Amino acid sequence: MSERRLLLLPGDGIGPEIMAEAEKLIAILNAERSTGFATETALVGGSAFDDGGEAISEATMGLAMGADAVLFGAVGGPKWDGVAYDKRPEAGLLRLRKDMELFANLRPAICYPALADSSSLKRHVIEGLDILILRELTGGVYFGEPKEIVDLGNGQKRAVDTQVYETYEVERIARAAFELARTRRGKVTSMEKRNVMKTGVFWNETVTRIHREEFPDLTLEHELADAGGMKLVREPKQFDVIVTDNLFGDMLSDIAAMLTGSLGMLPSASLGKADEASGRRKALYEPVHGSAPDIAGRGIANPIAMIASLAMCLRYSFAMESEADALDAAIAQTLEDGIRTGDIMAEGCQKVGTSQMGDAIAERFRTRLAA
Ligand SMILES: NC(=O)C1=CN([C@@H]2O[C@H](COP(=O)(O)OP(=O)(O)OC[C@H]3O[C@@H](n4cnc5c(N)ncnc54)[C@H](O)[C@@H]3O)[C@@H](O)[C@H]2O)C=CC1
Ligand SMILES: CC(C)CC(=O)C(=O)O
Ligand SMILES: [Mg+2]
Repeated sequence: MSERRLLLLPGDGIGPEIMAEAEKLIAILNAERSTGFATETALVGGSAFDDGGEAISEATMGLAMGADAVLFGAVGGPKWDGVAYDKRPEAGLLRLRKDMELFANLRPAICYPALADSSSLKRHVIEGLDILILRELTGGVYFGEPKEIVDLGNGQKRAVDTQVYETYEVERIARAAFELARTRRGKVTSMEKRNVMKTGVFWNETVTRIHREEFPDLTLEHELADAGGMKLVREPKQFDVIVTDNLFGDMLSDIAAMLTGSLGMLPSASLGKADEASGRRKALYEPVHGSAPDIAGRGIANPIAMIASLAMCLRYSFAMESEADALDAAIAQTLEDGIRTGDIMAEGCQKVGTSQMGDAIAERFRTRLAA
C-alpha cells in the first residue's frame, strides 16, 4: 500500500496536548491495519512566529500543499496579543484555508446519548441531535478587501472589513450542502441576512437557483441568520444541513457546540475542490475550538474534538469508513462508560485528564479494530 502522508500542525495552547492523543490513534491504525500513515509535524501559529517570525513558514505551507491531509490543533493566545495583525497566530490558519482553497467547512454537531444531560439545554431539546453546519470558509468578511483601519487625520479613525461573495463561491458551497443533505435527511437550511446585506440577497438568490436547477427533489428552507441562531437553541432538531457564510458559520457553530455539551466535542473537516485528474481533495481537519489559554498546560483539555476530527479525516480523505465508524464508536463507548474530562463531567462519572481520555478511547478503538 502506498504511504499516506499526514501533516500534523499542533499549534499553540492545548493544541499540542490534544494532538498527542490523535497520534496515539494513528499509531494504533498503523499497527492494527497497516494503514501506512506517515506523519510529519511542523509549527504553526504563535509557536511558528516565535521560531521564525511568521505564523506559518513557506516550508510548512509546502508540506501542507503536498500532504494527503492536514491535522490541525489550535492557534493563538494572549502571548501574541501585541504581534502585528498579519503575523498573528490566526493568520497561519487563515493562510492554510485560503491557499489550500478549503472552501467547505463541515461542522457536525452530534449529541452523544451519554451527554444528553451535559448541555446547558434541556435533555429533550438535544437528545438524538445530529445536524451539520456547512460554513463557507475562504470568502466573505474574513478575507474581503479592503480590510483596514484608516486614520482620518481629525482625531477619528475608520475601520473597514469587507463582505464579498462571487457567484462561483456561493454556487459551490450550495452544491456541497445539497450533496451532503442527500446522504442525510435531505433538507438544507440556508442562513444569511438578506434583509440588511446585499451579500445576503445574493446568497439567497444563488442557493435558491442551485436548488431549483440541480436538486429540486431535496428540501430547501431559508432563515435570517439571527432568527436561525435563536431556532438553533430553541429547537435544533428541526435542522439537517445548515449552509451559511464564513462569519455566521463561525458563530453558529460555536453556538451548536453547546448543544453537544462542550466546545471540546466539536470536530470539523475543511475540504477543497476535487482535483480533476485524481479526484483527491485537499483537506484539513481541526477541532472547532481554539487554543483555550485558560486551561492550557494543565493536561485537562478534552481531546474528543481532535479525535473526532481524525475520524472525519479517515472518512473524507481516505474512505476508511469502517475505521472511522470504529473510532466514533470508541468515543461513544468511552462516554457511555462514564469517563469524562472536566468540561463534560457529570455526577457519578470518573473525571480524567487529556491523556487518560485519549488512552480510554485508544483502548476501545484497538478492541474494535481487532474484533
Ligand atoms: N481554530 C483555531 O485555531 C481557533 C483559534 N482561536 C484562538 O484561540 C484563542 C482562545 O480563544 P477563545 O475565545 O478563548 O476560544 P477557545 O475555543 O479557545 O475557548 C473557549 C472556552 O472553551 C473552553 N475549551 C475550548 N476547547 C476546549 C477543550 N478541548 N476542552 C475543554 N475546554 C475547552 C476554553 O477553556 C474556554 O473556556 C484565541 O487566540 C483565538 O483567536 C479561536 C477559535 C478557533
Ligand atoms: C481563524 C479562526 C481563529 C477563526 C475561528 O474562530 C474559527 O475558524 O472557528
Ligand atoms: Mg470559531
